[in-house]
Amino acid sequence: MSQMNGRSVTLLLLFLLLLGILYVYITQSYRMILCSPDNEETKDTGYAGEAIVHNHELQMPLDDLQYKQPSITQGRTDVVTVTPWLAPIIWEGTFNPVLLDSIYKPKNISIAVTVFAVGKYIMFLKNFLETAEQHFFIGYRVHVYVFTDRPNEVPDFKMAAGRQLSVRSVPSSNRWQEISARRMELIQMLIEEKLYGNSDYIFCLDVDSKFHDRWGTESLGGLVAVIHPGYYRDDRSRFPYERRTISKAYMAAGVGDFYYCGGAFGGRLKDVHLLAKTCRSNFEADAKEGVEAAWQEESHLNRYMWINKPSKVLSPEYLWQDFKERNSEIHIIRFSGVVKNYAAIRPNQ
Ligand SMILES: CC(=O)N[C@H]1[C@@H](OP(=O)(O)OP(=O)(O)OC[C@H]2O[C@@H](n3ccc(=O)[nH]c3=O)[C@H](O)[C@@H]2O)O[C@H](CO)[C@H](O)[C@@H]1O
Ligand SMILES: [Mn+2]
Repeated sequence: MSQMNGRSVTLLLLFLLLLGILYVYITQSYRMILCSPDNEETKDTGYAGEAIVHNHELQMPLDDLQYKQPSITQGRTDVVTVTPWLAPIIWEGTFNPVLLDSIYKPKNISIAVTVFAVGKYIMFLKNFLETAEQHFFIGYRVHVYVFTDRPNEVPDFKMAAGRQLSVRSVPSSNRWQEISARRMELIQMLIEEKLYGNSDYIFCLDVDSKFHDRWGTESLGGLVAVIHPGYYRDDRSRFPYERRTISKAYMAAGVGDFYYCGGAFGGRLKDVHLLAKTCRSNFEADAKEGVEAAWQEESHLNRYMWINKPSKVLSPEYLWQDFKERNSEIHIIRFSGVVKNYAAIRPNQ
């Protein structure tokens, strides 16, 4: 009898041991599934329109953040604030900068800027850089890349903490059209060689312009386009799209959404990389056929943005023109092209 009891106890102990091993095995593999990157819940792609998920350890205490109550029944009614493909259109009064900065500040994002100052356009650089220091992504990490054939003439410039400037030498050209259009190739190369791994977003801006007011986190998105100030009240048949079928920038009559600027665009690195690469290769394919689109890279950008809809659209507040009278829907001018004497500054006409 006692022999029988002894055997049952041993069997029972063995059984419990097996159960224990099974328990440890199951809990460990469950934990591994939770930790695998595909299930990571705090992943943030930063795209406009996607949910913003916080890592609670990093988050600023929202309890202390004071901001105006959002409303879905009151707001701007004089302008359209969303495209038909549901991308936000950014106008003054549609966003809360305090709220937005409380979301982006803890993420420690970094923004690259490209600006070309080739030939006499170097004269615009000082004003561009000085005003960027006052209005462009203040309080964030900003790296400005200046492309020029006159590196010695880049103004000596003291930037705020967290902001830097790099100068890259580029060849000159005796055609302004080529200087303007070659930007796409150089932007593509900069992203590949320098920016991947170092920056989160990029904006590519015309140098003959200056900042007047805030340009900040409200402008961030996957693919960001700016509405051209010259045509936004016009019927699309009047847009200066490339109309010749022989060009890769061709836009048929009766198609198109908006007319976007070549002088300002941006977004996430990979989106802007694809845009720059595509526009460059289409521009080069045209050149092989002896064709140059009506507005060079701006025409190619417009075709690209028609096929690949931007995920965020910036109103003409983000690139006004100084010679234009301000329209009533423009409550703030954030960035504008200065008046210039084309004949005096361009290498050709
Ligand atoms: C406000 C806006 O959307 N402007 C666009 C428009 O005319 P813009 O009259 O604004 O063109 P632009 O003369 O400013 O040239 C575009 C940019 O290329 C650079 N540059 C040009 C010539 C030169 O000799 N040196 C030099 O550095 C410079 O950064 C300049 O800002 O159409 C151009 C088409 O080609 C570009 O798409 C511009 O971005
Ligand atoms: Mn310009």
